[in-house]
Amino acid sequence: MREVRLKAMAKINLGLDVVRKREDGYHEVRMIMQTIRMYDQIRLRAVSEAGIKVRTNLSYLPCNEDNLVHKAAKLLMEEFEVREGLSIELKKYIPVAAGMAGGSSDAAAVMVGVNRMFGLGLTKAQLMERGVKIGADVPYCIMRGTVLAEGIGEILTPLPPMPKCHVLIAKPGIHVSTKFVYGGLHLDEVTVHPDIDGQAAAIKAGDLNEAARLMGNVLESVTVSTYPVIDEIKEFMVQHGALGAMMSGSGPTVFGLFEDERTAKRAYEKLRRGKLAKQVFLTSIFNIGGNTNER
Ligand SMILES: C[C@](O)(CO)[C@H](O)COP(=O)(O)OP(=O)(O)OC[C@H]1O[C@@H](n2ccc(N)nc2=O)[C@H](O)[C@@H]1O
Ligand SMILES: Nc1ncnc2c1ncn2[C@@H]1O[C@H](COP(=O)(O)OP(=O)(O)OP(=O)(O)O)[C@@H](O)[C@H]1O
Repeated sequence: MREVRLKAMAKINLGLDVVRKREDGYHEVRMIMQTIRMYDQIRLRAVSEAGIKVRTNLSYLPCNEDNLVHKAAKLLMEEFEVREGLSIELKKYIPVAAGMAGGSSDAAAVMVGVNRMFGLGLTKAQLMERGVKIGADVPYCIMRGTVLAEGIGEILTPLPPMPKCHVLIAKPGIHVSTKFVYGGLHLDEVTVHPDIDGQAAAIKAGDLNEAARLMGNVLESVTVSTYPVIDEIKEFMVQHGALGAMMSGSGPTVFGLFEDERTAKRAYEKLRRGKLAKQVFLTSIFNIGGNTNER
């Protein structure tokens, strides 16, 4: 196979709890992850000249080994001593440094693509084992769907698909690094933890309202005090009919879940015209045929 095209899909965290800090500095989490209909496009081509070349439509992203797609390809190509070269074309649409796992999903898609292109024969579980070396979200981005994630995010239990709903996404014009957010978390000061098991039970029961009511993210305790705009966007979404609104991952992106499409569209139009968010999207959760792996 000389060419593979892939979709690297974004995620939101429907619930995010941090259980404890580990000795290596990473945090043990309990999260419910959800793929949404928003993706980067990736084209892989096998070339005769050795090495990995990356091109992207965003001039400020690195094209060298710092790009997660480069890291992902290198990891597998070195292990399997692939002699050919690889050209990676990356079209980014997922907001960068947004808490939507854009880079992790790109890396996940490249691992799937390299495995397929060079016939490496790795199973999904074997790809996921390797993916965690690139980032805690990468194994989930390989699995996709509605998933309970534990450990540092790599211990994954698929859940039944989240009930269908519309997802309003708003990213304020600020940049927050994941490392900064986890580093600023004082677990002893966190008094309210989201009920992750309750949310998983609501999803299993197909109860969208209850799943939305139980949304919560302990990492907001770090970001909201520095960036009150995150709370303002949440409030806006709830006032405009969201069943629930929350920061995704380490933020700063906020998302709201809507049952009714017209209500979601009205909130989208108004948010787009306002000044709270720099990037606004209206999309939906991605669960065709359950926890699909279509790429
Ligand atoms: C916030 C989330 O996106 C929620 O899904 C993830 O927990 C973060 O996943 P990620 O961006 O793939 O994380 P990595 O690239 O592995 O780690 C970035 C930094 O976040 C911190 N980190 C990440 C994951 C985790 N369970 N505990 C941590 O403390 C570490 O300081 C690490 O240096
Ligand atoms: N392919 C890539 N796409 C986006 N960012 C990348 C990529 N490769 C490297 N990076 C770097 O990684 C940083 C974080 O990017 P990313 O968009 O994955 O963050 P994120 O959405 O907060 O991730 P997460 O939700 O997993 O914490 C960026 O600032 C960027 O410099």
